[in-house]
Amino acid sequence: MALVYQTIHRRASSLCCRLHSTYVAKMRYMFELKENDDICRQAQNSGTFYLFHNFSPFLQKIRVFSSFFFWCPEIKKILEKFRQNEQRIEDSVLIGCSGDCLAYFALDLGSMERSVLESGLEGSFTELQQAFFQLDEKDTHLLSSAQALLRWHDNHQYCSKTGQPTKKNLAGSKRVCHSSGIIYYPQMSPVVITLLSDGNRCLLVRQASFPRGMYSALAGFCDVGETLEETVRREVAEEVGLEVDSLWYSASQHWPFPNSTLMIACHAMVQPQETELEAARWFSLDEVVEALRRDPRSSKQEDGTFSVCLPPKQAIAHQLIQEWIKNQASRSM
Ligand SMILES: NC(=O)C1=CN([C@@H]2O[C@H](COP(=O)(O)OP(=O)(O)OC[C@H]3O[C@@H](n4cnc5c(N)ncnc54)[C@H](O)[C@@H]3O)[C@@H](O)[C@H]2O)C=CC1
Ligand SMILES: [Mg+2]
Repeated sequence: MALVYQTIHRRASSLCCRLHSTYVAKMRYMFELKENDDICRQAQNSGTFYLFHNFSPFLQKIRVFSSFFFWCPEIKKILEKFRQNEQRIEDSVLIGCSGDCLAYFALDLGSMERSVLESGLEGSFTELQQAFFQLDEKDTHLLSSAQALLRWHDNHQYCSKTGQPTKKNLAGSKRVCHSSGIIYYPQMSPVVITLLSDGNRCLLVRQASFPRGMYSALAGFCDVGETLEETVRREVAEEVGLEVDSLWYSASQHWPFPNSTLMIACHAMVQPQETELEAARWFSLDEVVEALRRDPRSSKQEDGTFSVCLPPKQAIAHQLIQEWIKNQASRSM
């Protein structure tokens, strides 16, 4: 069945993708879908759907978790089977599209009985946090942005000024309050995450919510009106009482836990430090290299204590630590 739908879809979208490079065509098509409900409705008919139940994605597990999507006619059949109105398809939100402009949507069936749905669909609705580190990169990205967008819609059903219901556009790229005309756009909170170095060592911190033994780079939410540089300087001062000499940007990442944040990763330098800190620990290159080799799931030692472990590769803190190791190695050459 999948092949038939793909063929129909290819004919419909081939014109849009033939005219431009794949990336440009894809982005322009996504923009059109967000702006035009009629085009978005057509895209839903030929598109694929990722199902959620109260923000838990529908996954299949063979050895590890993987995502699973349904074509529109399959979704219609599911809705019919469970006596739901076909119109529920319009509750879905646009989450991306393929290189040949096949649109992807996410639909939360939270109001339906979870176990009944699962037994009919041969998979399970699994908490994203539970599956996150087993999913491949594409699935992680797609499902975490889908979850963030579904959650945002769920939390913004009413206008905060008039108290009237807001209505989403078909793609779910905005919600409008028709009594005041206010348009709400999905938001995420910017967070800076900084790997601090004193030249020879890097500073890692623990949070109560981390697994035992886990240390990571220092993170903090941006305050209104701050630049990224100001946030880095303030957070370092607040959390470990040090003054930053210099800093530079590395990369960014969308992080879905516990709520949607944009993690902006930076390196920062402070003067060489003599004293130890209470809230954080300085780590030498050897210590960091050794901790990186350790599996966070088996950091418990025989005497019951936990050896130091570091965030897994999916967390941007991991990338900052890898970059620091590389910089240290090139400095010593
Ligand atoms: N992907 C990664 O590698 C890592 C991600 N993180 C994430 O970074 C985020 C921020 O780190 P924290 O040290 O907790 O930040 P933080 O140091 O700013 O402290 C959190 C506190 O900031 C306040 N706050 C200000 N604006 C907020 C907002 N928009 N949302 C929630 N709280 C706000 C609250 O009082 C909250 O208790 C966390 O959500 C955490 O999951 C943290 C470390 C590694
Ligand atoms: Mg913090």
